[in-house]
Amino acid sequence: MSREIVAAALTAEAFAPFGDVLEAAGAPDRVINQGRCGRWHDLARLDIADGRAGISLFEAEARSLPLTLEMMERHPLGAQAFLPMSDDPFLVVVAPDDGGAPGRPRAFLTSGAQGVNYPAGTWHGVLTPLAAPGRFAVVDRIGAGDNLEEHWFDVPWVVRAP
Ligand SMILES: NC(=O)N[C@@H](O)C(=O)O
Ligand code: NI
Repeated sequence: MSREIVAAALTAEAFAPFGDVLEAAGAPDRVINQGRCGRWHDLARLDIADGRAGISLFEAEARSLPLTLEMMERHPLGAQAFLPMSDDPFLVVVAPDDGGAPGRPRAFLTSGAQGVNYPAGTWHGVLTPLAAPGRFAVVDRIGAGDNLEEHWFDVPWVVRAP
């Protein structure tokens, strides 16, 4: 079996089995602030166990494709959402759970105007910008306990551009 994955354009439909896509798509759900602001409402559910949701800022090193994917991780106690602070596309890699390990990964390229939310327990690659400065607002669980499970592949995957 090939250990190569070809990235696809991120869409809410394709990503639905894994999590939520956050984007201001179509007409806003609500118009607020005296008609001067559109609100795309409640786009993602933040399931947080035994703790609270917090907002942090990440600045991650930019990577390039093809990318060697050696590890995936998941957070059993809470969701994790990544909201870009630039309009650069970034790489999103997710996988189904296969008996406690990631199954075949799926790779997506964001449009530059999309964020993602991984529900608790979703296997994902770590934050992977494709352009500097790689700055993101990250909403995830703040709390005690071990909320990080890593899986290192015996044989890495290679993620390629479409
Ligand atoms: N470790 C951390 O805060 N970030 C990772 O969870 C990640 O998904 O990038
Ligand atoms: Ni994570």
